[in-house]
Amino acid sequence: MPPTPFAPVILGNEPGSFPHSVLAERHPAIIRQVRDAFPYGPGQHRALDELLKSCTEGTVGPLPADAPDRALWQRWGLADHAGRSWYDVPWLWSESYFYRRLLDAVGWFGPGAWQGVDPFRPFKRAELDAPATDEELTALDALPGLPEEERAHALLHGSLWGNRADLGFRLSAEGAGTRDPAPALVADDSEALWSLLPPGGTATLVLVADNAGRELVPDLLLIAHLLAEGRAARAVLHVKPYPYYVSDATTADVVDALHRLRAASGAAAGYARVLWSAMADGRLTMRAHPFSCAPLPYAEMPDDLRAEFAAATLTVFKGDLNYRRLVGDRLWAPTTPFQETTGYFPGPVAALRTLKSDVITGLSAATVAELEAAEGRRWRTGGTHALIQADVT
Ligand SMILES: O=P(O)(O)OC[C@@]1(O)O[C@H](CO)[C@@H](O)[C@@H]1O
Repeated sequence: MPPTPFAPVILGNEPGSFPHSVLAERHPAIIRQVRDAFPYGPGQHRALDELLKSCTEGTVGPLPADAPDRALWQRWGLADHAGRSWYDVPWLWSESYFYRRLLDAVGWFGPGAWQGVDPFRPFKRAELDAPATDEELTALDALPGLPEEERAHALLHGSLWGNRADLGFRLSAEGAGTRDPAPALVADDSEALWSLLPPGGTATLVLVADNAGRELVPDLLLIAHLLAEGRAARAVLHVKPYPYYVSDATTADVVDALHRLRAASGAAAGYARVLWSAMADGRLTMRAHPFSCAPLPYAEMPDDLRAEFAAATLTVFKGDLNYRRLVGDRLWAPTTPFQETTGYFPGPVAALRTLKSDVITGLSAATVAELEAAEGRRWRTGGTHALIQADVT
């Protein structure tokens, strides 16, 4: 494997930077929103107050002594980062630990009556139940008459642009939830992606999901199409083992999305039937691996996950956070080849992502110059540009 080129790991300690604003503004806003959404008791309010103080002004503290994943987090960096400011440790680490501590504060891990109550569920549900979701499902009725390649293209792009605005992102990005017309992709390796999924083949597709609701629905539609057309013989959907980054999909969110599709009419219900039966006969399975919520890049994945990705025909990573973890949460030169940063990955891999953070690789110098001339630095974080990148070597 060629040596990974050097680029600095992103921290959150530069005032005025995007990562700093996430720690200083987005996290307190998330605490406010969660607090408002549930009739929590005094213990939970106290714990949320403590988290707010700690994550904005304090230092990283330990996990409770009885936390089931304490040893795991110690290995994942807690042993090194405890006692340091949340702003001075890797930004990816700080964000992940924030969500882990938020779940502690509301009693997710139990024991007690609040065990397993997802603090983000009301927001995810509202999105799934929104009229915009109905409109998107009704639009599917235009697909059945089209040639397979056009349907595949439409569903791939539906899944890509479904990532445009996650719920956490909408708290701080003005207008990011709106559906403006999609601009051209800043990188497009979709031909390489399709070359691994020919119709009538034997491919195993792994899709590492990102957000629930209006991103997960088009992800499921894409999977349904690939299975129905034989572009994939088997699909594995990786979701999060616990609520994370506000809208990230868990098993419960997949079940909600499948119910939503099943209750729809027209073409949407047909896709639901494909998915339902593929789950029943094992062609579509779900995984909720602990590493999916790890505060680390995928270069540090455990052996069992590495073996799973190695066995897949193609692994597709959805979304911004998964992209950061796939290529490493570093300030790469934007022209660093994508394939150089994913060289460690044990099999063919692709990313479908809208750009919502500073990390970017694999662009041509001309594209970077054009984006910078038009938008300064905003193109990196505004959620208005997207890419399809693949390393199929
Ligand atoms: O992974 P997703 O849902 O596409 O985006 C996650 C995100 O909202 O969270 C991070 C900041 O907290 C950024 O990487 C990104 O904007």
